Amino acid sequence: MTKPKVLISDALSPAAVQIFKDRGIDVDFQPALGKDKDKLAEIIGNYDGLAIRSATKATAKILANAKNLKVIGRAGIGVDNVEIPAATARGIIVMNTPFGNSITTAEHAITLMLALARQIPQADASTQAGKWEKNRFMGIEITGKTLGVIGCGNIGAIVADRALGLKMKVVAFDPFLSPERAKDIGVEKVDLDELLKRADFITLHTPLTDKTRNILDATAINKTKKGVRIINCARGGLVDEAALRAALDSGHVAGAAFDVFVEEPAKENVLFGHPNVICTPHLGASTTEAQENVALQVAEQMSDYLLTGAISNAINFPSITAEEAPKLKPFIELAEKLGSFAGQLTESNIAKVQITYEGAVAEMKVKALTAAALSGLLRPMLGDVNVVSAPVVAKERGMIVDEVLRAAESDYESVITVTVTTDDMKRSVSGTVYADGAPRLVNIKGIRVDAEFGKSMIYITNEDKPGFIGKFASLLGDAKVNIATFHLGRNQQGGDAIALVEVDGPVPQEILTKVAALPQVKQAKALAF
Ligand SMILES: NC(=O)C1=CN([C@@H]2O[C@H](COP(=O)(O)OP(=O)(O)OC[C@H]3O[C@@H](n4cnc5c(N)ncnc54)[C@H](O)[C@@H]3O)[C@@H](O)[C@H]2O)C=CC1
Ligand SMILES: O=C(O)C(=O)COP(=O)(O)O
Repeated sequence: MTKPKVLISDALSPAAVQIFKDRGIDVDFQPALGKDKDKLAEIIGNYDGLAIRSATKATAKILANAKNLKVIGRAGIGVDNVEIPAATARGIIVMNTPFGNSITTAEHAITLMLALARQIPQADASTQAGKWEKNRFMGIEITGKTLGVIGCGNIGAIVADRALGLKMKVVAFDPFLSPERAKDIGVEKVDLDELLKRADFITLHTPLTDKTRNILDATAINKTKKGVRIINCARGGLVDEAALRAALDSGHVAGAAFDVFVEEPAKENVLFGHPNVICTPHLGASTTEAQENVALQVAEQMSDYLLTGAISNAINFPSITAEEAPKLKPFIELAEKLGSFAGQLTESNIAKVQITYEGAVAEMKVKALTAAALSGLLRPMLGDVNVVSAPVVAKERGMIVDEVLRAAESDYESVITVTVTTDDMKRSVSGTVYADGAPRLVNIKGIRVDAEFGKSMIYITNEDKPGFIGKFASLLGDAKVNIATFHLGRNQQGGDAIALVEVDGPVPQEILTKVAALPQVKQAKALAF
């Protein structure tokens, strides 16, 4: 295996460089490159992995050049700077480090809240300017005040915990927060209007999505208590900046502390210059500890994937541990080949695909196996589909995908069956993995076989009548097509039969036409694996 190559295009801790090197991966550390999108687009094709923070924008345009890219690792939490659908469509795994900087970011939110309450930056500037304005900076006490947390996930919950320690009351709006969890972390779960009405401070901790964009717009800000203070350490765009500025100007909002902005880097912003606004340049995650955490973690995760196939914290693929990866690998190959077998035989719209996992394989990560089966199935029809993109493509096409898990019902320890239902037929194909790790076909349309997946094969369905084999073999012999292996099966004497023949080299179309014209033959197809 050639050494994988990783590009670090953001200011990650150098700890990441060392991990990649120690794991035997070539690494280019270009911390400022993320800001130069043309240069990034020019060189991205050389790399198997890309490690980033928030300055690199992994857009569809850049990813179009990422011919070898297998993984994007975000040393941090938010992945809104990565076009996930574009990465998924190219089969690129996108992973983040969901916990490495959460404490640090929560601490930044608390810091900003306290700085707002006591106007620390303004008082500092005034004092150092020699003004000694003791009467100008009257603060407010935190104790007993209500903090409204919008988005109570990892960071929101840590913020709530610290705020409770400061003797605040915490109300939280988060539609996905269970009442049990709310009770556990000591917050009162409320709806957004209630939060807006009651909070003395509001802090945001949701990702930026279509639902959360402008969650604090002019209407929401109007519903807040007069004198509210707002902190945003999550994402620019959660608060309508112009509406907030207007509410600050009118005095309805007493202060705002922002770490993140609609446009970053924020060189200009409508909030800048207001006396009650405190800004930091997206420093939420910027502590030595957090940066070391996320850099080490992302480098390990990316190395694991590039070297062993283990996947953790991927946004667009199920997790696979380092122990699971080698066991799963032959079954991924089997699932993909079974899907491919069915896909190559299918000529009309697939309405439904059922994947049945029987025996030991049912205990494995079947989501990954299903993704592999779907990629095999769709590739003959759609070309550029892979394990990462296939589930999305299947969904987009309205295909029903069913997974069935059950105990072993046959002589094999593990069997995967792919059943495809099209508008006019239903077809099943089953396979297993032998002890040597090789995938085998064990059943086609209910007929038992025992065949390997050859590179080039002819699949024939015929009536079980004498004379077929001789005629078929001489047709191939006359055309100088060498038969490598030959497998036959039938459902009953004189009933439906199949032949699966591996040949050396591709199968010429005219041979297939002649085979299809033999009296007993119903169908003859060339298959390639
Ligand atoms: N300023 C900075 O440097 C940093 C910012 N962040 C940002 O902080 C945010 C939160 O991170 P985590 O807590 O780790 O994420 P998380 O996924 O643990 O929590 C997000 C919470 O938001 C909730 N949520 C989703 N949609 C919502 C909606 N419409 N209304 C209310 N709540 C909603 C979810 O249910 C979840 O509980 C992310 O956007 C992340 O990018 C994270 C790290 C550093
Ligand atoms: O982890 C996150 O979501 C962050 O926003 C941190 O961003 P950064 O890595 O400091 O550019």
